[in-house]
Amino acid sequence: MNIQDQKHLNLQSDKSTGSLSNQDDDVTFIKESSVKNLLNWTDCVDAMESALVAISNTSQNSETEPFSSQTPRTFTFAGNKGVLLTMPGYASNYTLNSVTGSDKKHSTLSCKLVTSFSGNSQLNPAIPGILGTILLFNSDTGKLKAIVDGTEITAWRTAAVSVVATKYLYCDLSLKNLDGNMTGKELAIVGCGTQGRIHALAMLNYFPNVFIKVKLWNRSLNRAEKLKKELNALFPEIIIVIADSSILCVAGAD
Ligand SMILES: NC(=O)C1=CN([C@@H]2O[C@H](COP(=O)(O)OP(=O)(O)OC[C@H]3O[C@@H](n4cnc5c(N)ncnc54)[C@H](OP(=O)(O)O)[C@@H]3O)[C@@H](O)[C@H]2O)C=CC1
Ligand SMILES: O=C([O-])C1=[NH+]CCC1
Repeated sequence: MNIQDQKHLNLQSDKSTGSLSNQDDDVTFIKESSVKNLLNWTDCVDAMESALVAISNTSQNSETEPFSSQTPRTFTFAGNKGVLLTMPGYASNYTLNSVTGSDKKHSTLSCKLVTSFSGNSQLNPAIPGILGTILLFNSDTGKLKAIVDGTEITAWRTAAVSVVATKYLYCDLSLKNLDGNMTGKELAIVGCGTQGRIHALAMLNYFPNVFIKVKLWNRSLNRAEKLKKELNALFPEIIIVIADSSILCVAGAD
């Protein structure tokens, strides 16, 4: 957000938290570096689990049960350079294990704005192709409460949903019906861009001591090598290898 925008919203900077707040209107801006400091996999997966429960309830107006309302996203094309997506959503009566007093019910009214510009990877320095901003509203009055950088949240959210799916569709089955052993597993990551990287981090952080080996494949080798280096530093006990093809990458993986 530039200086003019800050003045327009009458925002004041709090250098210690990296947030900007409007004392009159109580609008908070949370920038990307602050978002990165706040995110952790336990809370993020927990939030996605609650969101999926709310989404799966078809009731549109319960006083007590979780439910959600989501209209289809809109696509506004910027010629052939990229696209702006709007993603409004409302989730009601959901609980979060990560918040003290976990039976407390929360409601969130928000709209995420996402841009997708494929040329961003060619910039010097490169920036992510997919950028996000989240507007959070007071769900009783509709008044804007916060503007949150949504790029990192979007990346984490996507991987966290994969973790929820893995937890219920793979781990539960594996423990109950298959070998009952959640160690010695092999993880395959096909594509080492933003999503490949964050999926590797999500799986390895959320399921500690489960994986002994990670196989990576990416169309261009340098991105696979970069991720291998990062994972080696973070998880020295896990064997990280680069596969010669996507087929070899998934062969034998769990
Ligand atoms: N980033 C996000 O937060 C989210 C992304 N998504 C979706 O996930 C997908 C990946 O996005 P993201 O990770 O951000 O993108 P990135 O640009 O960071 O990564 C793209 C990946 O796809 C590979 N790739 C692209 N074209 C080809 C091709 N023709 N053949 C083989 N590999 C190819 C790239 O390889 P190379 O390195 O060689 O170019 C790279 O591994 C997209 O469909 C996106 O819409 C969905 C939700 C959120
Ligand atoms: O759902 C989402 O946030 C996105 N889908 C494609 C790019 C970002």
